[in-house]
Parts: sequence; C-alpha cells; structure tokens
Amino acid sequence: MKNITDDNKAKPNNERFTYQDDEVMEKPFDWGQLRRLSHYLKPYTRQMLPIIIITMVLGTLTKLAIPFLITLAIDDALIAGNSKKLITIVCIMAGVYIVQWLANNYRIRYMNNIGQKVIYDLRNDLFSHIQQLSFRFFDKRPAGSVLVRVTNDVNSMQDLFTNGVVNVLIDLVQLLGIIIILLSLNVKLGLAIIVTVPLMFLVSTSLRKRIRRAWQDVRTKQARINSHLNESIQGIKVTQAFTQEKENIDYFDGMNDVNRKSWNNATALNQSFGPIIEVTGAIGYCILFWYGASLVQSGAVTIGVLFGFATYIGNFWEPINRLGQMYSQLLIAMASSERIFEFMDEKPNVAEANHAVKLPAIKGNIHFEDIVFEYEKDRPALRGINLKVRAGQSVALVGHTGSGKSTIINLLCRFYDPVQGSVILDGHDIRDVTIESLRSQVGIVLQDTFIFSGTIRDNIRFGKLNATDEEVEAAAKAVHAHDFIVNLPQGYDTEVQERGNVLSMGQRQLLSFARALLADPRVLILDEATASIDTETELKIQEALKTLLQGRTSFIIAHRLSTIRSCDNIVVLDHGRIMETGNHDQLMEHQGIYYGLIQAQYRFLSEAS
Ligand SMILES: Nc1ncnc2c1ncn2[C@@H]1O[C@H](COP(=O)(O)OP(=O)(O)OP(=O)(O)O)[C@@H](O)[C@H]1O
Repeated sequence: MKNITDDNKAKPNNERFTYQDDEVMEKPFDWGQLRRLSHYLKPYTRQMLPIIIITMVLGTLTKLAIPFLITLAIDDALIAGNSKKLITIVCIMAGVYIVQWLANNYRIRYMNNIGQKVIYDLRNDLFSHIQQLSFRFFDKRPAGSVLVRVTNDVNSMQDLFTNGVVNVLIDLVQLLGIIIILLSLNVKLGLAIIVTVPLMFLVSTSLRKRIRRAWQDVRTKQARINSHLNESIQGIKVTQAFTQEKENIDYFDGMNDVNRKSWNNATALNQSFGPIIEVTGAIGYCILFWYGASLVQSGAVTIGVLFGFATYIGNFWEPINRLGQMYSQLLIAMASSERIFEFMDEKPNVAEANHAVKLPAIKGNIHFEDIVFEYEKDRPALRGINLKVRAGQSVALVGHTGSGKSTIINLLCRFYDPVQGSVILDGHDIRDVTIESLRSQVGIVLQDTFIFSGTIRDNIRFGKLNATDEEVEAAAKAVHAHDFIVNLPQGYDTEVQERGNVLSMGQRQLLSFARALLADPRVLILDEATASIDTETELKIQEALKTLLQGRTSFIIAHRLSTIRSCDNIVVLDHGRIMETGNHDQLMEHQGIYYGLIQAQYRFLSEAS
C-alpha cells in the first residue's frame, strides 16, 4: 500500500478530484438556504398544519400532565391514604399514556409520508435541472459527483423533512410548557434549575461550527469515493487490460480510509452533544435534591412537588437533547443542501433566449458565419469558420485528430454556443429558436453509441417515443439491423444494459442508425459512424445510408476517406480552420491536404496488406 498521510492520502495523481466540492467548506450558516429548503414544504403546509397542531397540543398536554398527576398521587392520595383517589389517578395516567402514544404514532406515520413527498419533489427538481445543463457543466465534473448529489445528498435531507421540522416545533412548545410549570410550581427552585440551560448552550455553540465542517468534509470524501467508483467501473476493461487492479485497489483503499476517519471525526463530535446534556442534567438533579430538600424541610414545597419537579426535569432535558441532535441533523442537511443548490443555481451555458421561437419545419440550409469557438479561454478550437451548406447536400468533415470536426457538429446541435459568429439554419440564427425545436430536427449518430438499459425496441424508439412497433422494425430493417435483432434470445424484447454490453460495437452502431432513421430528421449527423463496422456490414450500411441521407442535409465525419468519396462537399479542417473545400475530384486535382490524406491512407492500406 502507498505510504500516504491522511491529508494527501487520496491525492496522488488526483487532479480529477479537485472540482468544486472542496469549495463549499468555509461558508457560514446560511439562513437564506434554510428558507429556500422550506419552500419545498410549502405545498404541504395546509395539509400538515391541522395535524401538527392537534398532535402537538395532544402530545404536549399529555406529556405535561404526567408529572402533575404524579404530584397529585403522592400528595393527595398516597400521603393522605386515599386509595380510591390513587386508583382514579392511575387510571387517568394510563389513559393519558394511550392518547400520547396514539398521537405520536399518527404524527410519525403522517410526517414520514409528507417527508417522502418533499424528498421526491426535491430529487425530481434536481434531476430535471441537471437534464437542462449544458455540456460545459459536464465537461467540468466527473459523473460520480453528479450522481452523489442526486442520491446521497438528497437522502440526507430525509430526516429533516420527515420528523425534524415538526419535532423542533413540538420540542420548543414542550420546553416552554415545562418552564412555565416549573416556575409556577416554585419560582426559586424553577429558576435554580433553568439557570443550567444557558451554560449548556454556551458549551454546545462552540461545537456547532466544528460539527458542520466535519459533516461537509464527510460529504466531500464520499463524493470522491463515488466519483472514483463510477470511473473505476466504467473503465474496468482498461484497468484489467493494463493490469492496474492492484494500483486501483490501493488507491481506493486510501480514499476509503480517509472517508472512514472523516466519518469517525464527525460522529465523535456529534456524540459529544449527548454527554453535555447528561452532565448538565446531572447538575440540574444535584441542584434539585440539594436545594429542594431544604425547601421540603422548611415546608415551602411538598414531597409530591419535589417528585413532580424531578419528573419534569427528566422531560425537560429530553427535548433539549433532541433539539441538540436536531441541530446536528440540520447541519448535515445544510451541508447537503448547499451542494444541491449549488447545482440548482448552475445556469445552462446554452440558455434558451426569452424571445426564442419554435423553429418551423426546416429544409436544411445551413450557414456557419465567421465562427470562432473555444472550450477553454484563449485556446480556440475553431477560428473563422465560414461554410454554406444547401438543403439536401452531403458534407464530409475531414482532418487530423483534434482539427475541430466534432466541434463544428457540437455548434450545429447547439451543445455549445460560438464565442463569435453564428450558425444560421434556414435563415434563423439557432440562438433565436427553442432548443427542443432545433434538436428535434437535427439527428445525430455519435462516435460513442450509447445504449440505455431497456429492450432493443425501447432503444430504437428513443428516436421517436410514439413510434409504433411496425415503424421500429421498418427502421431496423432499413439499416440491416433486423436480422441480428431477431436472432437475439428475445428478439426486439431482448433486455440490454447500460452501455449495451450484450451487443457488439457494430451492432450498437446499427441500432443507433435505426434510432436516427426513426427520428426522421431533416439534418443528419454521422460522427465516425462507420468506424467500427466490418467490411461486409459496412457495404450494407452504405446501401442503407444512401436511402437514409436521401433528401436530407447531412454531415459525415469519417476517418476512412473511402466512405465519403461520393459526398457533395468535402471540408478539410486543420487546427480549427477550413483549409480546403470541394468534391473528391476537385480536391484530388488541387493536390492539397486532402490529396495528401488520401495518399497517406493508400500507403497505409497497401503496407498493411
Ligand atoms: N470538452 C472539451 N473541453 C476542452 N477541449 C476540448 C473539448 N472537446 C474538444 N476539445 C479540444 O478541441 C479541439 C477540437 O476537438 P474536436 O473534438 O472537434 O476534434 P476532432 O477533429 O473531432 O477530433 P477527432 O477526429 O479526434 O474526433 C481539440 O484540440 C480538443 O482537444
């Protein structure tokens, strides 16, 4: 195992974890955030209020009644030797306990239900918001860190919403009731005991800040573990292929250990609340029996009142203790809510303009006008791109790796906005139209075909959710996917998993063709779509593509130049600039970069064979 200290244990070669999770550590307690959280309770307040009030009144009254009944039982029944009265009081006490139990039981069940609804709303809001965020947001974050916020962070709100809020109200009312009763039973004795409360608050306040930081630290460490876990599982093939399992295990062990220590630290601090309450409670009892005994001797209070006091004090520390615990819970929830709202406040970089209109059915005329684009400041990925594409034309984008081919496509789909210039589609600047109406008319088959968990049929239907089974099969047949699908154990109903592990690369690409065909877009983008299909399948695909591309504006990024020969226009990119345009014959005649690329590919193929 690596010899690493706690502070840097999880850090070796770990730049990928230095994302914003570390930045929330030093923020002060934010009441605005608490208010914001309370908005989630708002829709249920009307429903909740009567129940809370009734159960609160019942719970408080019954709680306060017991010590009072004990005082009566001792002074008026036991000492006075009135057994009939004693039986009556005991029966009333039993009734009071039953009412108390029923009220609490109902409240807990009811609040659990409301709490779950709030969590459901919060999680849905967060998920919906994340769905709207732009590629830039995901470029900056490992998938695991996003995952943690939707799962762990939302979960940690559970306690706050299920019982926390109501318990605080009940405890505060109970506390107030007990203080009033203690003072009305005997002012001096009451004051002597209540005086211990500020002492307790003083000590516990100093703990609060540390506890809050400790829980934030736990969340950060957990987020790192989840991020790493996510990467490890996604990259397991690479890890095993490079026999890096041991390295990975050691690395994980380091993170896991740091997480354990961070958790221990937070819970230890949390636990220190309990003893503070106990010690203060013990001081209260000492005062009661020391000072109370002298009051009994002088006849200022009865023995019954002293016992009543003792029971009230028991009940007095209980809500204070719970309030302390609740405070810790609140701090945990605050740490998580900061992280949740940080995402919620994230604005999509590619935002829909207020004046955005629905893009009408397009023909597919596209104009890239003086485009400059950079992913990172001062590192342009595209410079001065001017390109006109007529409706129905097929355009091939070629160039060395990193020359900007995919970036052009990213701008056309409005995954990013250009730093300068505009993309004009049928006379509309694409920033002036709704994103949904734009993307629904631009189909894309990405290099990295993503297969969702579900059936093959569902995966094809992703292109058009209301497509009939016949339409799904027709699309599959058109791209020659039907044959392999019907040979699967359950045909179109075969379940595939995330990343499509039961399918070969070629099969996945065929599925994504079917998906794109079903969507029937006016503009179709194929990003290296034929790169991993064998020669026989490729011939089939070429046939299908002819039909698929018919009458659509299409962009094809293919490294194998043989596949784009028949394109109407070939655009050669280099370092983010357009260097040449023309059809195959024109560019070959020109003997420029394209010619060089073709020569190089021929040389490579003949050397390989
Ligand atoms: N998300 C990103 N964040 C930062 N830089 C990026 C990002 N995506 C691409 N780049 C950079 O932008 C430049 C153009 O990348 P692009 O993906 O468009 O190239 P490409 O021609 O499609 O390459 P390839 O043929 O390898 O797919 C490259 O220098 C690349 O490193």
